[in-house]
Amino acid sequence: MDEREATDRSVWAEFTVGMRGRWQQRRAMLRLLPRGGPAVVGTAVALQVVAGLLPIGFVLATAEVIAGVPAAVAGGVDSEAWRELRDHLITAAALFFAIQLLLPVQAFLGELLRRRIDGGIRDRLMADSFRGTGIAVLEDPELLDQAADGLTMLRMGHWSPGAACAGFIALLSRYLQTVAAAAVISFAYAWQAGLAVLVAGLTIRFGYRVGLSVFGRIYRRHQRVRRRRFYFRDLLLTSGPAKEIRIFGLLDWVGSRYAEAFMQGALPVWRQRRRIFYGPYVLYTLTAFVLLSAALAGAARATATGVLTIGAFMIVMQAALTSIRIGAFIAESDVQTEYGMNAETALRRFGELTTAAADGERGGEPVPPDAPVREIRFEQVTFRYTPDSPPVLDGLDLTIPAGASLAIVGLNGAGKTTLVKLLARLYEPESGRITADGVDIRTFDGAAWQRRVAAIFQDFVHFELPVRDNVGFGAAGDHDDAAVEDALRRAGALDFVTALPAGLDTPLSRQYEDGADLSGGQWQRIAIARALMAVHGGARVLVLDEPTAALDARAEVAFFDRFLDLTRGVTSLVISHRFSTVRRADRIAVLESGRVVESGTHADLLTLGGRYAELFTLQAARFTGSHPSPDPLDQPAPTGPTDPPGALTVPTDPPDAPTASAAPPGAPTAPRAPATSAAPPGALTAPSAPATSAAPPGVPAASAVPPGIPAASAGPAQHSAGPSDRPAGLSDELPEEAVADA
Ligand SMILES: Nc1ncnc2c1ncn2[C@@H]1O[C@H](COP(=O)(O)OP(=O)(O)OP(=O)(O)O)[C@@H](O)[C@H]1O
Repeated sequence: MDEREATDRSVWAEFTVGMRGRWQQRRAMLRLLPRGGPAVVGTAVALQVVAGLLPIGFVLATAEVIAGVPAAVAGGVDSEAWRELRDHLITAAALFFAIQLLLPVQAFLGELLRRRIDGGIRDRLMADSFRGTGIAVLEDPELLDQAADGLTMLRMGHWSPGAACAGFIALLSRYLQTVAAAAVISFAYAWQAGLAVLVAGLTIRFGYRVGLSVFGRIYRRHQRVRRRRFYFRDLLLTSGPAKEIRIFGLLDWVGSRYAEAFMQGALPVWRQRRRIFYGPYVLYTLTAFVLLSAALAGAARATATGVLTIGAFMIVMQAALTSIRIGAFIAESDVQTEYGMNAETALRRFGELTTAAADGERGGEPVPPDAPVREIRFEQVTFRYTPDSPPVLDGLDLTIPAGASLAIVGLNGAGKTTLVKLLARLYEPESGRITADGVDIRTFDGAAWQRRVAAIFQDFVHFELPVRDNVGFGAAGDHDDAAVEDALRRAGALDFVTALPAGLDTPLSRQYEDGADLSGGQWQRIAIARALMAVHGGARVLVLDEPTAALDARAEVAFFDRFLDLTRGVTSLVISHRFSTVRRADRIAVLESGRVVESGTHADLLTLGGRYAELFTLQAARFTGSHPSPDPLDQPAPTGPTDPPGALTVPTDPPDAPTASAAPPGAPTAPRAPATSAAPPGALTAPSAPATSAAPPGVPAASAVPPGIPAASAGPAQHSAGPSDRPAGLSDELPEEAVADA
C-alpha cells in the first residue's frame, strides 16, 4: 500500500485498517514480557500499582489539608483541629516524597526490563536466524529494510521492543490513576460525574493514540528511504569510504544526499501531521472539555448549595485533574510503545524470513570422510540471483577432478565467483545439481559441507581482531599457535607478522591503540594463511578467488612455486585474471555466457587457439608490445636489469610439455632456454638463441623478454624449427612481472 493511498484515506479509516496489526503487536508484546524475568516483571508491575495509587492518596490528603485549614486556624496551635491538619500535611508530604522516590526506581526497572527483553531478542536473532548456510536471504531487499529499521532500534534501545514492553508496564500506573480518580469522584460526589471525568480523559487519550498509530504506520512505510539515509550517514562517519569521499571531494555531496533522504522520509510524515493530529485532537479535546466542564460545574453548584463540603469539592477538583492527565503525552511510554512495536514487527518479520530460509536448508546427511575423493561435478547447473534477472550460470557442466588444481578464467561478470558460491552452498542452483563423488551436495548437511570447502573470496573479511583469529578462523577458531604460525609461514606472512608490535596478538586495525594495519598484499597473505589453516582443519576443497591479485610479482611466483606443495591432496580451484597464475593449474576452464566454453591444460588451450588463447594473447600483448597501444601511457614499463635475479622468471611450457604446476613438487626445473622475440621494433627482446614453439596455425612464436632477464622452463624446452603460427605475443616466455601486473 503506497503513501498516496494512505493520505487519501481518512485518519479513522487508516486507523481501522491497522487495527488488526496493532492487536497482534500488543499480543506479541505480552508474549515478550516474561523474558524480563518473573522478579523484574513482578516488581515492576507491583511498583506501577503503587505508583498509580499514591497520587490518589496525595489528592485525598491535600484535600483534607485544605478542608482542615479553617478549623485549625480557628482552634489555634494546640487544638485538635490543628494536630489533624498537621497529620494530614505530613501524610501529603510523605506521599509526595514516595511518588518522587518511586520515579527513579520505576525508571531503573523499566531499563532492566528493556535490556533483558532486547538481549533475548538479540540472542534469538543470532541463534535462529543466522544458522542457515545460504546467504541469498541476507540480500533480500525486504529483509534489508526490516533489518535496517529493527536492528537500528534494537541498537539504539530507545524505541526497541524491550522499550515498548517497559512502556506498556508504565501505562499501568497511568490507567490505574485515572480509574481510581474517577472512582474517588464517584464516592465523593456522584457516579455520573466520575464517569464523565473518566470518559473525558480516555477520549483525549484515544484521540492521541489514534494519531500516533497512524503516524507510526506512515513512518513504517518509509523503511527503504531510511535505509538509504543510514547508508549516506555511514559513508560520512565510517573509515572505509573516508579516503575516496575526501579525495573526490564528496563530503558535501554525501551530506546533501543524506539531508535529501532525511527529508524524503520525514516530509510525508510531517505533511500528515496536521491532518492526523491537530484536527482530530481538537475534536476529542472539545468533547472532553464539555464532559469535564459539566462534571466540575455540577460539583461547584453542589458545593455552593451546601450539598458538597469544600473538602469534597477539593477532592473532586484534584481527582478530575489527575484523571484527565491520561490524555497528555506520556513520556515514558507513548513513543516507545509505538515505534518499539514497529521494531518488534520488523524484527519478527526479519526472523521469519531468515528462519524460513534456514529451515529450507535444515537436515542432510553427513559428508563422507575425505570427500571428494574422485571429483566434483556441476551438471547442467542454472542459477540466477533474482527470478527476473538473466541466468548467471546457464546449464553449466564442469568436472573438477579431486586432488588436482583447476583454474577458472573468464571476463568480468562471467560468473566465476558465482560458481564458487554455489559450490560452497551459499546459494542453491535453480536447476541442475552439483555432486561430490556422485552425491548431490544438497543432500549433505549444509554446515558440514561448508567446513569441507575453504574459500577465500576477493572481498575476504578483514577482521578487526588479532592475527591469531584472522588466521585461526579458517579452522573454525582453532587457535593452536603452532598451526597458525605454520600457515603464516607457508603463506609467506610469518616474517611481517613477527615484526608486528604484539606478533600474533596484534589486532589488525589501526582503530585499536596497539593495532596495526596491513597493505593489500599483506592482507592477502593473511587470507591465504586462513585458507591453509582451513585445510589444516579438514577442508578438502580449497578455493582461491583472485588469490594473488594484490601480491607483488615476486610473491606471486613464490606462492605458486609452493602452491602444489601447499595443497597436496586437496582439490583446489583458482580464479584469476593473471595468466601467470592460471597457467600453473592442472586444468583450466573458460567460462562464458554462463557455461564452460573451453577446458584443458594451458598448452591444450593455447593450441586450440580459442577464447583462452585470445585472452592470453591480449594480456601478453600489453607486455610484449605486439599490439602497441597508441597511448604511450599504455605501454608496459620495461623491467630493469636491477630487478632481483630469479624474480621475473617464468616457466616455459610448450604445448606438449608438462605445465609448471603439473611438475612434481620439488622436481628440478630444466634450465630455461633463451627466447627470442618477434616483437615490433623497439620492443625489448631477450638475447640469444631463438625460441620457437608449437603453436596454432597462423600464430608466430613471439615473446618479448626484457634484457638481462633469463627465461626459464619448468620442463624440457621443446622448440620446433621453422615459422610458428602462434599469435603474436602468445608466448610462454612472458616475464612473470609483466603477466602478473596485467
Ligand atoms: N549478490 C548478487 N546479487 C545479484 N547479482 C549478482 C550478485 N553477485 C554477482 N551478481 C551478478 O552476477 C554476475 C556474475 O558475477 P560474478 O561475481 O560471479 O562474476 P565474476 O566472473 O566472478 O566477475 P569478476 O571477474 O569481475 O570477479 C554479474 O553480472 C553480477 O552483477
